[in-house]
Amino acid sequence: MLNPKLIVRDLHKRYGDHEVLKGVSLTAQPGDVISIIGSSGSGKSTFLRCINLLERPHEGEIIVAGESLALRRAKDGMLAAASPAQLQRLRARLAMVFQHFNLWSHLTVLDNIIEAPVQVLGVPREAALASARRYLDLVGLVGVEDRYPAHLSGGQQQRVAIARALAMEPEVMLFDEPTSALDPERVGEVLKVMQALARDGRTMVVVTHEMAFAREVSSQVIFLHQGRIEEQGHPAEVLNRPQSERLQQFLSGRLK
Ligand SMILES: Nc1ncnc2c1ncn2[C@@H]1O[C@H](COP(=O)(O)OP(=O)(O)OP(=O)(O)O)[C@@H](O)[C@H]1O
Repeated sequence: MLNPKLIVRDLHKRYGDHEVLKGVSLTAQPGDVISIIGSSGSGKSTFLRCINLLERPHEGEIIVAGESLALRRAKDGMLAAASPAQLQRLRARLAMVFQHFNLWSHLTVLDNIIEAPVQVLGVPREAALASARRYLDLVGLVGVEDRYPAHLSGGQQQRVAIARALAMEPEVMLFDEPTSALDPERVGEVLKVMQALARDGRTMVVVTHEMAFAREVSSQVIFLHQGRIEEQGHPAEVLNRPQSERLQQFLSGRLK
């Protein structure tokens, strides 16, 4: 039995009186690609953002590569990282790719990629530059090293963001609707890179509306509905033989 890269147990999250996550769990084995699907407002992004504490959950446990995070209860009742250093380390081990890329506009492509490895992980600049070039090659972007994000297409920016996440050498990559902000003709180039990462054995958790990606690339699909897992399993089961009426409605486009 392999050691899971990520275990999330029983996450709960509220905004005011609105309970957005009602006990959501997942286990990612090495090389797993977990697609999280569900209608708008079902809690997908909140779940992903609670895993790396971009949002603070009210309850739950997060275990990364066998190490359980020692979370402390903050005064507002939510769980928080024990220290800024723990939070930084967590974000490096669970590198995230955002819907809107979130590149630093004042930094070149190369500097975007090496910033965190140099500043957070303490990687020597020359070594970080060499790795950055390798990751740029991997996402098919050789030749744009010295450009600024504004001079790249959305698809190129997202591939830089993926290279930036890879440069942290994370245990797990988290993707929050990585193609939703792209022009339709740019979606394929990003999905292709993600597919290559999956083939390479990277462990990934992906919030997505791309059903073809979920079907063809994932090892596991989780269908969230109103903050609960309604169905989960292999894509052939979940997407081809949905059990619940809600999932059937969602897949047929009747539940948005
Ligand atoms: N910062 C916040 N403050 C208050 N409510 C929030 C906040 N963030 C999210 N919510 C609410 O939590 C619920 C879940 O939102 P979330 O963004 O996780 O859903 P989602 O499944 O990712 O939706 P979508 O597919 O539209 O992105 C929604 O009802 C949303 O309005």
